[in-house]
Amino acid sequence: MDSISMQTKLLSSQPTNLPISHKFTNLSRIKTCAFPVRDDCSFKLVLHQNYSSASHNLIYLPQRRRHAIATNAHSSADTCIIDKYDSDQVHSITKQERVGVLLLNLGGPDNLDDVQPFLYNLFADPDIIRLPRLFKFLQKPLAKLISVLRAPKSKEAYASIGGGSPLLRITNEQAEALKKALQEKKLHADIYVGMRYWHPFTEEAIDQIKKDHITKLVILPLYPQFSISTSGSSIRVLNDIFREDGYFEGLPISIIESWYQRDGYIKSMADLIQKELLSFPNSDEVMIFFSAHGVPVSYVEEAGDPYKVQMEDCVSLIIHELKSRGVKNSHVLAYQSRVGPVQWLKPYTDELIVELGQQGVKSLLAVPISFVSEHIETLEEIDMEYKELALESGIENWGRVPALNCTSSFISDLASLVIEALPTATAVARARNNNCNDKDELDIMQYVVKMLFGSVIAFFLLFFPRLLALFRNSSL
Ligand SMILES: C=CC1=C(C)c2cc3[nH]c(cc4nc(cc5[nH]c(cc1n2)c(C)c5CCC(=O)O)C(CCC(=O)O)=C4C)c(C)c3C=C
Ligand SMILES: [Fe+2]
Repeated sequence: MDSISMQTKLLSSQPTNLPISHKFTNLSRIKTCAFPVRDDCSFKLVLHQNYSSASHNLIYLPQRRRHAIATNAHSSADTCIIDKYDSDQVHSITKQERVGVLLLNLGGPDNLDDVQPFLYNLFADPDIIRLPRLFKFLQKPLAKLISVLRAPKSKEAYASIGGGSPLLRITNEQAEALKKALQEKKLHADIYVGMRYWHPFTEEAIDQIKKDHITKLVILPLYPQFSISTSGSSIRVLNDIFREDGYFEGLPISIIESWYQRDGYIKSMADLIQKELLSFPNSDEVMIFFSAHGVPVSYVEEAGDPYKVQMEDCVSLIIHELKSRGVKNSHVLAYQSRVGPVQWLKPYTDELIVELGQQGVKSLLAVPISFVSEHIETLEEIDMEYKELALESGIENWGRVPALNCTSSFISDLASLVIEALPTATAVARARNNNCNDKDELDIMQYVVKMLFGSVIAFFLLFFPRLLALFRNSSL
């Protein structure tokens, strides 16, 4: 049986009535329809190891084939698996094409004046504050309100790490290092950085890609695990651009949605952990404390975000790698940086630190796991807030694994990932706008009902200060 028909068989043998989050457990995935678009939109891209809120066309593969997926390719109209990394293919690409790699990231304020407008952009994102359709028109006023309320606390945090986010500087360094690593692997590519909430915005990167006449594009989010709130949000923005802009019609594009299970990433993380453990006086007794950025529980349980499953899988792959090197320390996974009044993924990092201190744990090594560069949540939240909390809670030895930043084994693996993605780049067909526009569905009655409900909600938000205080004081 060839691999395509084997996949099709696997697909048809999967239960279809499970919630998406259940279907994803312990499975590696490839699918072709990248975007959370409606079935009637004629839009197709090839993606790797991924998820989207459109649940059709999913191909499931058994766990043991996980690494084969990332390294090889057969393709048909609907599926594409990479079968081998062919350096001749890279050669022919360098001669005939102009390859672009778009790195997606969150972005951060360059200085303290940028903090409130940056927060506004973040909270105005419907993938960050997910309002029911009926209340969508409240998105911007709410974003304004929350960003103004939150800005003083955020400014204080950014002030404590030098007055701005280091994210753009580090992402630019990663882009430069990736370009060099690709050159070493005989691929010349132009690298672009597209931030979601601050300069250079994704839209700016896309303008540059057009000016440079890129003929093949690989899209690589700098988040190892997929979440609706991170990679998902940036991909949605791109989806909107691709749908509207004729330049992208027919342009071969490959989107890599998540890549946490790659050997190069897992081994690089294990190297950093192993090295940091040695800085403790009693390295065998240190508990490895993985701390991931949280998301609201509703993302996972209602919207089918695979983030939690991928995070748990990622941690077990790193632990497996450490064990194979004889490192047998105990470990935990917790979630940090919650915002607002809703339930977030548990256990919460701050609560677990206190609990472990009470249980008599004496040495903790914090491992930031959801992001590959230093940022406010490593430099301020972990290094300052959580360290202080740990020491107050009876932890005597505290350490933190640095972010991967430009670690050469990691960057080299990202370069391989880009090269492996090239054969899967597929032309984009433009959507038929007539079926995809939500505005068409509004009628005047719906509008009146929305305004009424919206006013009631706005009233509650404005006149219940405790609700707003939760945004102002929560731990991010
Ligand atoms: C995988 C990483 C991240 C997830 C998931 C994520 C979800 C998420 N974040 C917020 C709210 C805020 N995030 C903020 C900054 C921020 N968040 C991430 C990563 C993830 N966010 C990064 C890399 C950064 C930027 C850090 C920097 O160095 O500038 C902020 C602003 C910071 C502040 O102190 O206020 C907010 C707010 C939500 C609500 C969310 C999921 C719904
Ligand atoms: Fe965040």
